Amino acid sequence: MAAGSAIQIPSRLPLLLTHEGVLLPGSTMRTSVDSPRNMQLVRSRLLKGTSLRSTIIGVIPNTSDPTSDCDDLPSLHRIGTAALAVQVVGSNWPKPHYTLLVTGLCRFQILQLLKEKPYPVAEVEQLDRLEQFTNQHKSEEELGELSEQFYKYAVQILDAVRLEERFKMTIPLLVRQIEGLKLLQKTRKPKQDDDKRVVAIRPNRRINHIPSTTEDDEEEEDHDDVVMLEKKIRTSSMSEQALKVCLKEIKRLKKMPQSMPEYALTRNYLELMVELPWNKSTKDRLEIRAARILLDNDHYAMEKLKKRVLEYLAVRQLKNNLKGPILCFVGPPGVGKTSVGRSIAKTLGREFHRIALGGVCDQSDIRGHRRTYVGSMPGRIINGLKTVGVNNPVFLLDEVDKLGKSLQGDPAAALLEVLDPEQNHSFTDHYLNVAFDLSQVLFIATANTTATIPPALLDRMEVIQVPGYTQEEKIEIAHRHLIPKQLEQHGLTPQQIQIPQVTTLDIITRYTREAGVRSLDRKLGAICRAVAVKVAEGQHKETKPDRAEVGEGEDCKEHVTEDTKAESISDTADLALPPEMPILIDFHALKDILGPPMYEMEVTSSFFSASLLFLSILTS
Ligand SMILES: Nc1ncnc2c1ncn2[C@@H]1O[C@H](COP(=O)(O)OP(=O)(O)OP(=O)(O)O)[C@@H](O)[C@H]1O
Repeated sequence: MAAGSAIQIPSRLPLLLTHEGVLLPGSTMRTSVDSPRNMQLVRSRLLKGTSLRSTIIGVIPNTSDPTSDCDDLPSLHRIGTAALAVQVVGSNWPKPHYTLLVTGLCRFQILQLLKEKPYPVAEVEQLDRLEQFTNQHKSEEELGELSEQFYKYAVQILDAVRLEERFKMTIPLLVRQIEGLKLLQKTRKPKQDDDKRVVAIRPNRRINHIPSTTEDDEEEEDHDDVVMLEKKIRTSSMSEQALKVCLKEIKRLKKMPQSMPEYALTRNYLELMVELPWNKSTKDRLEIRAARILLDNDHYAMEKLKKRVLEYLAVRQLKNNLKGPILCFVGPPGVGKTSVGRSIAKTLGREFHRIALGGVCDQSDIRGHRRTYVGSMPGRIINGLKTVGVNNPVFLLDEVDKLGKSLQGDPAAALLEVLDPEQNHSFTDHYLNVAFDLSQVLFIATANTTATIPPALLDRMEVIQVPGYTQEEKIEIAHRHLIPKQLEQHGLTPQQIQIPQVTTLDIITRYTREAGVRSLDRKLGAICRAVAVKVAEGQHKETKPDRAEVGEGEDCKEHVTEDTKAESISDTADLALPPEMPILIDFHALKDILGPPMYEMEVTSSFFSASLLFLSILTS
């Protein structure tokens, strides 16, 4: 192609030999200059020259081995590209070199090499019209860039001076490039971040019934879960404010990649919001007469407490929406405060939930953590509501006198809001960050003493003292409630064990020293366990009478009946016959099972030491 163009390149050009790539007209290339010949060219021509002409150089692909860059000039490629040096960047590390940014102008052909050193200069003939590459349209030459990695092909494109020839060269390369891209697309696994795209594609796949991979199945399941969750949110009866927050969160969740830690947090939050009993409650079935019977059946004595509880329940029956006082049962351990709370729930037909407050010293325990905290959770109140699944349970705040205080805030202060009927209809847990109505919850508190209950909290409650029991009351409680309960728990029947009242009195006076009946209950449990062993052993022997010869057996029976039953409890391993039923628990048996009396011994020993002291005073 004859030059014949308006813009002419200089007829003499310094030549830059490149082996990194092939510069084509219209394209730009960054090349590293480190050979002595090229370095010299850059220094004396580009860095020193001041005219525009001096920035035009000839770039020739160096087809010889780049590593053998010796003094001799390699055989030069016939065709090169005249280029404009746009930028030169120099560096001394790791060795002195330049980085040159060049833009190809047009092809040229070497006519004659004019000089070889310090850098080659040649007389050239322009082959392309310069305008061809300076207009804004993408020229077909740029297609050659696609084949940057194919040095050989690029040189061939450079050599193809005629347009038709050039097209022939580039089209197969283009086809190859497209095939490669297609293959890449096929083999590329869908990234998790592409969730949105997957969501967009999925409906089509369902329609077309294209089988999906396991990974896709999992994603689909998750997607379905989110859809289900959204449905649950929309159909739940949560407050308007909560619904607004949840819809906003689910919108965020849909956009979030599952790998994000926030995804799980948001999902947990939404699941909790759906699970909470916003509008679900049990129907109160309150009948004072039935309540009285139930309370009497469950608890012996406690007349004052039962009377106040019945009054409270009666007012509730008459006035449905009672913003009444919070009852606080105060008394020594084991006097039945918790169990009365449970009975109240039973009489009302409500769910019962106990919140142990002993040792709680962080207000987040009551009010939850903000969701920005790692491992944040809702507080005990919201957790309790989630557990019972209704919004009107009986919450027993156990041991309010043992609330602590710490740098993490005062949990008693958080309880103030919970217990105040004027405020608790819009209780805001930090985790939920929306108000939850607690006005339907019936709160009952228990404490061992009022001395350590914060005054502000105490002021919101009505204190009912539960005194300790007398010995007679304890005996009655044991025989009416504790023993039947223990027998049932140990699989025993009254036909198998007999505990007379004197024995109960012995347990109360000699083995326990308490206002309540918890220790007594434990001792009765120990007796039942020992008897259970005997009964089980006896059953075994009944089915297997191996060495029980009649004469010997009678001896043994005599031994069992004549001697104390205690022996029948403690030392029956060598007995051939089962113990006689019911097994009577008398004082000897008691000693065998529970050991020597604790408090009698204490009295005896102190009496003994006091007598010794008295004697020593007398003799001195
Ligand atoms: N008057 C009673 N009638 C029947 N059982 C009773 C009575 N008083 C206590 N009990 C029984 O004693 C056991 C202990 O009672 P409970 O746990 O309610 O005591 P508490 O006063 O709540 O103790 P704490 O202050 O240690 O929590 C329970 O099994 C309960 O049924």
